[in-house]
Amino acid sequence: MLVNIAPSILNADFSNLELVLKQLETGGAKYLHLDIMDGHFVPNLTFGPPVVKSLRAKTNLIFDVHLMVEKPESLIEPFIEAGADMITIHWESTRHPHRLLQKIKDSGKKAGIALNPATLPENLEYLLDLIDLILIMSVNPGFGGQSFINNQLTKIRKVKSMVCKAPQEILLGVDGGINLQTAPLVIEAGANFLVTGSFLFKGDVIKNLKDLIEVCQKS
Ligand SMILES: O=C(CO)[C@H](O)[C@H](O)COP(=O)(O)O
Repeated sequence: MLVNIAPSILNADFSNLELVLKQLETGGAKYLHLDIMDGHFVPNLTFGPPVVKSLRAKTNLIFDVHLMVEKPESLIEPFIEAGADMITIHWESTRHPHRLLQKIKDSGKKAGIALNPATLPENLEYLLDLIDLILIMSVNPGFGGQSFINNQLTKIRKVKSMVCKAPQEILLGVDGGINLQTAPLVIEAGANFLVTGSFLFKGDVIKNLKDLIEVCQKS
């Protein structure tokens, strides 16, 4: 099974993101996971469309924008204009997930939906035809460096059986606490899209990414 790795820059050195992009490219990344936090949906703040636009000018990595915001409807267009290739909304952040996924798809971009640790996967049943990525949050969203919540392995297995029945390809993502120990566990449960942040940015980024890719290939 091909396993994709989407490095999150949440724990990167923000004073030198151009270098970070180069390190990730050298390490073999294809995706860049961009955590957008508004201080309301989650208790942390990150960055907005202008930063994404600046990064877009420096790399061809696939931009995977993860909206951890209230009122995501107001930010879909700005992030598409800034260069997002994929936009993931949170199921818990809107009364109208179907409408927002449809809006992302109508813009020609890949649409993702994220589930907080306590959210049931059954909520996705009537959205599946609009989804390119399901992102299981294996930590409570808002901060890097948290420990993987083990009971999310059960949810990954449930979602795996749902995506197998879908006519289109749906990536099964996991976000939070992914490292050399947890990656094999989530892959065994069915995940094929791993978001990872603090593991990569402790020490040698290029080596850490290469090590993770190798572990994923062997799993
Ligand atoms: O969405 C996120 C936090 O809300 C991050 O993408 C996630 O936590 C990755 O960081 P780490 O690998 O350090 O857990």
